[in-house]
Amino acid sequence: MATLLKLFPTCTWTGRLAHLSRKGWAQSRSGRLLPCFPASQRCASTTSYLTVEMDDNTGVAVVTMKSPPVNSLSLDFLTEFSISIEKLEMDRKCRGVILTSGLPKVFSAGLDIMEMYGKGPEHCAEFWRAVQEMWLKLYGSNMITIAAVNGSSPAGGCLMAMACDYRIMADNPKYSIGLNETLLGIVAPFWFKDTMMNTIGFRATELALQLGLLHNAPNALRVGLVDELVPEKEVLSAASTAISKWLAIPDHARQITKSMMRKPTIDRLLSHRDQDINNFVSFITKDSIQKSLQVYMERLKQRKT
Ligand SMILES: CC/C=C\C/C=C\CCCC/C=C/C(=O)SCCNC(=O)CCNC(=O)[C@H](O)C(C)(C)COP(=O)(O)OP(=O)(O)OC[C@H]1O[C@@H](n2cnc3c(N)ncnc32)[C@H](O)[C@@H]1OP(=O)(O)O
Repeated sequence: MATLLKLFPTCTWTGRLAHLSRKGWAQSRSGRLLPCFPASQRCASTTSYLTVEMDDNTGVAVVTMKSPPVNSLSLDFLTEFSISIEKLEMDRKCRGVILTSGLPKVFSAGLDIMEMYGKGPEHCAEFWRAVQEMWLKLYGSNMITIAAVNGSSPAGGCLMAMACDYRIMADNPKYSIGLNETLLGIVAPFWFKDTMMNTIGFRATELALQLGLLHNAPNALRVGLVDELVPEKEVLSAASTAISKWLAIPDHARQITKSMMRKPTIDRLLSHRDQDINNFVSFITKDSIQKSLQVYMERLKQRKT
């Protein structure tokens, strides 16, 4: 068992682990003793904010976000997220990802406002690059990506869900999803806007962005922001059912098609990446914008009292 943990320090293997400590070892060509797992073995790795459970049998990884209280996207969270997606991308066994939340009522509260409030230009630039990276990794993924939206998902949380190939949301009218940036006195950048336009079309995006609309679950389905509503307890199982349909499509054909659809939007950010960071930094560090963020955060906290 100790050898097993040494070989896979970041992985906890579920299933018949004790059994493997005695049986189930195979010798490699170089003579090393390697564990030999049954076909249905699952591997779970946990980082500070994420749990990644890979099922070798299906080729599907479930990525569960767990950064209390609301899965806000801090610099550290985003960094971990991008690394985890990159690792799965490089894992030849992994063909699909289900992204979900391990917290009640919230998928993700979007960008961590405290990363944009009272911070200097260098920090803001580093933070924004991490936001771009998260979107580039997810929107440009070769894997099948399904968002199992089991709670509210404003702003950056909505961006994350939209970056996936398919969205299943809990049928709870209390949960909402949308790009509500204007309500904070800030502006959704062009690639947030493009992602939404690619998802729900020009007119619906124009309305949603200007009004900062947060759609409740039934409205989100009506405008096409999500693809399915299911009872809250069934979000994850519905995502598994949905992904099995996608897995039946040959990867190379699906991947080329996905790239054909998404590449122009991705290239637009890639060719303006530094300019986009500069725009963000000069916009977010303005006194008037900082004031808007402060007022918004105060209102958020006052809702409780
Ligand atoms: C020209 C243009 C050029 C360039 C572009 C420039 C810049 C702009 C681009 C910026 C794009 C921004 C994207 C974003 O994602 S901004 C974030 C938007 N998010 C929100 O508005 C969500 C706010 N939160 C909520 O609505 C609720 O918290 C939520 C998610 C519905 C959950 O509700 P509930 O369960 O009741 O939880 P609480 O509200 O009580 O929250 C608990 C706790 O968390 C704090 N919190 C909530 N959201 C955030 C957040 N996004 N960041 C940081 N902290 C957050 C909240 O204040 C509470 O804290 P407390 O200390 O009181 O416990």
